[in-house]
Parts: sequence; structure tokens; C-alpha cells
Amino acid sequence: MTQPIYRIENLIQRYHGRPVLTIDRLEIQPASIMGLAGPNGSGKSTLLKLLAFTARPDEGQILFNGSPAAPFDDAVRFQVTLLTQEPYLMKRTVFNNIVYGLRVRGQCGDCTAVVHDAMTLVGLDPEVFAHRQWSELSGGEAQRVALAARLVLKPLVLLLDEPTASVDAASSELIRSASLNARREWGTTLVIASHDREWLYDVCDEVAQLFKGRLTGTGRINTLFGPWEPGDGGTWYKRLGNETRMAVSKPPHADAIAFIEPAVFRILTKDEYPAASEASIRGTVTRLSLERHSGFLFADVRVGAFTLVVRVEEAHLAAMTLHHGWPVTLAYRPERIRWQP
Ligand SMILES: Nc1ncnc2c1ncn2[C@@H]1O[C@H](COP(=O)(O)OP(=O)(O)OP(=O)(O)O)[C@@H](O)[C@H]1O
Repeated sequence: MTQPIYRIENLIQRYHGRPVLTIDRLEIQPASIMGLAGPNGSGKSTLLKLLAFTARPDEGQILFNGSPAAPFDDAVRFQVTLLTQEPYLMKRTVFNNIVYGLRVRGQCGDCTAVVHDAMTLVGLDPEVFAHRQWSELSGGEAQRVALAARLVLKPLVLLLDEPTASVDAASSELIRSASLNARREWGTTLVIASHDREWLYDVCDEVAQLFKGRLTGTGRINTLFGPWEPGDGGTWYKRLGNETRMAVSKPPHADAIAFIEPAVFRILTKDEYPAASEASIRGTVTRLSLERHSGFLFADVRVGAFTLVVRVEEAHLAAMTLHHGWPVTLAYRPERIRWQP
């Protein structure tokens, strides 16, 4: 096993004395793509800032290539770069924004060719954009300049904090493909925080789930929020829309959040019925995907207004034909739902 590029140990980060991030242990492998998923305020940006070594954790440590690193150490400053949701360009031309990091590192004299290459990677024609001022760019163009300013450094680690949250669709596509290109071409490790779970699952080797500042797992998981409704005989339900109700175990309280592992669901074959201990719901397959990290096959199943991720058992594959648009019945045992108070 290679040495992880990051190893987090017993980390606690606080704001005004309140812990906002607690991670006992997390490793990120070199040249891998790690996704960070979680609702607003779950600690994704805080974790990225710590991985960028712009701040020191209040407790615990982050080892970089096996060694502890202090904020702004040369060992990390020249290797790790963070792209935030807002581009924060300097008040100068596009060319001068992109070349800045190279000059700070004393890496080139005439950097024209490498700067132009970086611009091309993010879909900015150097002829058109090199001499534009920072103020003469759209939001999507500005974000692409900010990314080019990082790619030109061929960084060991590129941290992306919701890089496409406030840009147009075309810029978003260019930002995504240019980022993935960095891993392919230079073996750059990527850590991506995003609310776009589908994208994360498509491109990441592993996705860390954060919830209220805690790591709740790595891998796919279904997260359902209340309200929960009591039914007959002690059963509780979640309304999923289109008159579909999903039976759940008794929630600990009204605002509890349910975590349901994809393996909790099983897709019934044509001739199968749920067992007496199982509940069931009907839905439609909208997507099939293979998780790189585990090699498991997952189906996205649309149930009412929700999409549930379901792990497809290998033993079942032969007995089922799953296609986009295929109606399926999911069986599950409600007591296997995990609750987070
Ligand atoms: N500078 C700060 N001062 C005080 N509290 C902060 C500060 N920055 C973040 N927090 C708090 O820390 C917690 C984690 O915030 P963080 O921005 O890391 O979450 P996030 O998962 O990135 O959220 P989002 O998806 O909305 O960007 C939140 O409760 C937030 O209010």
C-alpha cells in the first residue's frame, strides 16, 4: 500500500469554541479523487481549508506525505492549491493573474507558452482573453481563470470547493473536465466538495459523507429528512410524493435524519415477493452505475419525488434485466435504517 498523501488523525476544529468538524481518522491516497458530500454547514469548506494548510486544526493533526505540516510551509504551499466557489481574482489582466503563482515560485522567465496552455485547458482562447482585465469577465470565465491559475502550477493536490456552484453550464463542464485532466496528466490528487452527488459518484474513487461536522461514512448512502408521520400499529412513514409512502422504523424525534445504506434495499425479481418482515416500495430505474472504488453496481431508483440509491447484488444480476425506465419493487427491513439525532 502506498503512503497516503493525507492522513487526518483525531482532528477537531472549532469556531468560537463550538466544534464544527471532528474526524478521528481519514486517509486520502495519492493521485486519487476524493469527494466530500454533505448538507450546508456540514464542514466541507472547513475541511478543505485545513487540507490546504491555511489554518492549523485546534486539535489533532494532518500528515502530508507522512509528515506534519504547518500552515504556509513551503513543503505544502507549493504543492497544494485550493479553488473556492468565488474566484477572487487579482485586479490585473487574465495573463497576469495566471502567471502570478509561477513567478512567486520563480518557476519560469517567459511563461507565455505555459500560461496559454493553461488557458486552453479551461477553454479560454489566449488571443481573446490573455489581455482582458479581471473586471471584463463573466462569472464562469472568472472561475475558469482562477482554475487556470492553479492548473498552471501542475499541483500535487487540487482542492475544489463547489467549483461549479455559481457558473453557467458550459463553464461548469470545462471546469470539471480540466480538473479531471490534472489527475490524468500529472497524477494530481483531487478533493472535491460538491452538492452534485451524481457527479461525485461518477468521478470519485471515494466519497466522504459529512454531517454536522462528523464523518458519517465513505461510499454511497441515502439520506432522508423528516417530517415523519405516525401510521397504524406503531409504523412510521415518510411521504415521497405521488402518493407514495415509505415505511420507516420509529424516528428518535421529529427532526431526525435517516441514513439508509444502498445494500438495505433489494430489488425483487419478477417472481419474488417481500418477506413477512420486509416493507416494500415501487419505483423506476433511472440510472445504473459501477462504483470505481468498490466494484459494486448501483441503481438509482426514482420513487415519487425522490431518488434512492440501491446496491444491486451480483447474485441477482443474472435473474434481472435492469434498464433505464424499468419498474422495480424494492424490499427492505425498516429496522435497518440508521437514525442520526
Ligand atoms: N469563519 C467562521 N466563523 C464561525 N463559524 C463558521 C465559520 N466558517 C464556518 N463556520 C461554521 O462552521 C460550520 C461548517 O461550515 P462549512 O462552511 O465548513 O460547511 P460546508 O459543509 O462547507 O457548508 P456549505 O455547503 O454551505 O458551503 C457551519 O456551522 C458554519 O456556520
